[in-house]
Amino acid sequence: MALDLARVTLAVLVVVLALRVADAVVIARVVRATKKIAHWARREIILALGGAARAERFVPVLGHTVALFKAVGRYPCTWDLFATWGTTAAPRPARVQIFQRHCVVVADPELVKRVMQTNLKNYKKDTEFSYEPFLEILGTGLVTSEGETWRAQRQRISSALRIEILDDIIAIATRAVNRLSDKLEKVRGKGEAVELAEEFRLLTLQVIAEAILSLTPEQSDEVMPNLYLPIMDECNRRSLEPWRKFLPTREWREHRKRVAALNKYIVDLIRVRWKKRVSGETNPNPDILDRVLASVEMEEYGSDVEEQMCFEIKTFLLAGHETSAAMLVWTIYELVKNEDKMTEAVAEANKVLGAVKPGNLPTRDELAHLDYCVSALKETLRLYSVVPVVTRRAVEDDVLGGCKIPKGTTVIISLQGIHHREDLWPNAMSFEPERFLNGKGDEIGNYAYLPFIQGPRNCLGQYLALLEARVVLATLIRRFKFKSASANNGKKHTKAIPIAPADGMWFTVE
Ligand code: HEM
Repeated sequence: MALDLARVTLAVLVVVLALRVADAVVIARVVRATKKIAHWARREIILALGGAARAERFVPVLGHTVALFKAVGRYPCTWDLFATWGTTAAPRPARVQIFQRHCVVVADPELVKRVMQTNLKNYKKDTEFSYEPFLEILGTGLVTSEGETWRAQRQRISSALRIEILDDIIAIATRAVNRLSDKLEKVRGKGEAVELAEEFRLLTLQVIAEAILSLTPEQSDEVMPNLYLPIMDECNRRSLEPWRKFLPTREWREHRKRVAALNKYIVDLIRVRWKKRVSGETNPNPDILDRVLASVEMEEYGSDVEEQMCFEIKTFLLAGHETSAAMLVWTIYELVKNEDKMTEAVAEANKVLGAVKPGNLPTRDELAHLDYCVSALKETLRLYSVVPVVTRRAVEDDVLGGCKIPKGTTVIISLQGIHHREDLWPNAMSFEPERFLNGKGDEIGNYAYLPFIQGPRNCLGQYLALLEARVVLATLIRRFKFKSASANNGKKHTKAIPIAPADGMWFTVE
């Protein structure tokens, strides 16, 4: 009897305790939800009264979500809508609501300067909003990290990207464009069309993979199309179909396997290099990985460093190839369309590269004379804005263009909007490389030219990208005459970033 009583008492105690715990969990959830609602309401009120006008096409409850969804896969596409909303409201921000997220769109140099430089500490990358589908690649790499992790890695990698590696890029890009030229030679004069967007995608991957990891083109062509590119395709699909991440389909399993295989491939490469470093073996031709590892202390090396380096390498592969490929393909497209500008670019390429002794590589100083070609590349980055928007999140209240921006607001910076503003760029929609001749047009600090953004978080690969691209462009246009082979060549992709051609870019070569 006494035993039964003890059992019953224990059972009652367990039930009471369980109810208490459940209560505590429920209360914690309710508190969290209430806080969220309070923050949401605060943002709503401050934004409504704070001076920023609401962008057109708002509907109650869903805000601008419907307009944005309708724009997917059409013209004007999502990026065009942001540009219109931002420029219509400029110099003030435009208020936009995506699902329940409060956003403002800005397309004004002064406001961008505040977000990216003068009040930088108040704005963090909005990783959850912009980069979530790509986190398996980017992880805590440079593009997505913040605070001390970012600062330490940025310093480490910037010093690895110094002048010497840029000299190597000339050789690497020359080898890559010579391989592409051999391919083009086979179809010269035969009327057979080549898809140049894909060719540039492979070329820029080979260049970045050789620069970072010394991969040969064969290694690159094996690993990248089998592992890296399908991973990227799946990540891109997940940005528009987020449920793909949770559905355990065959594609989902294959994606997981590929991510694991790519990580293993990269970590194995890092380990081999580290072993060489520990044994005192030095690479006479150090690549970016060697240079970064050289700054790692012996006692610092471990699985954390390996994981971080793996993210940095994947970040570089991602950040460094599609953007450069898009810049190249749109530049060739525009030059083919504008015969007089092509003539000017070819004449310059002949003059500069023709003066290089046969068998020698051009130096960086010699390549600096490709002013027209570089201006054409810069103008492409303005006109096509291959990265059309970047986003940030306000971590404290701020004022932008006289409008109150509450903490927690997503700031969508429409680079395309700024690049297409007639008051900043007269004849904005026409391709005019002359805007950038003699170092004009991209003055740092005026925040009107932002393909690589400006401020402390600007693109770390911009010099590498422009150097690689000028070698490729000048070599190709002096050797081949390109002719457009598809009426769809000028159509821009409406979904993915960077902005690439919608149906490829087809040319015949003579
Ligand atoms: C035409 C080519 C390129 C364009 C238009 C471009 C554009 C950009 C833009 C707009 C950002 C800022 C992203 C943001 O703030 O959310 C960025 C950041 C970055 N880019 Fe590029 N990029 C190009 C090429 C490259 C290349 C070749 C590399 C590497 C070799 C590279 C590495 C990076 C890195 C590491 C960051 C992050 C910097 C940081 O947050 O500290 N990019 N790029």
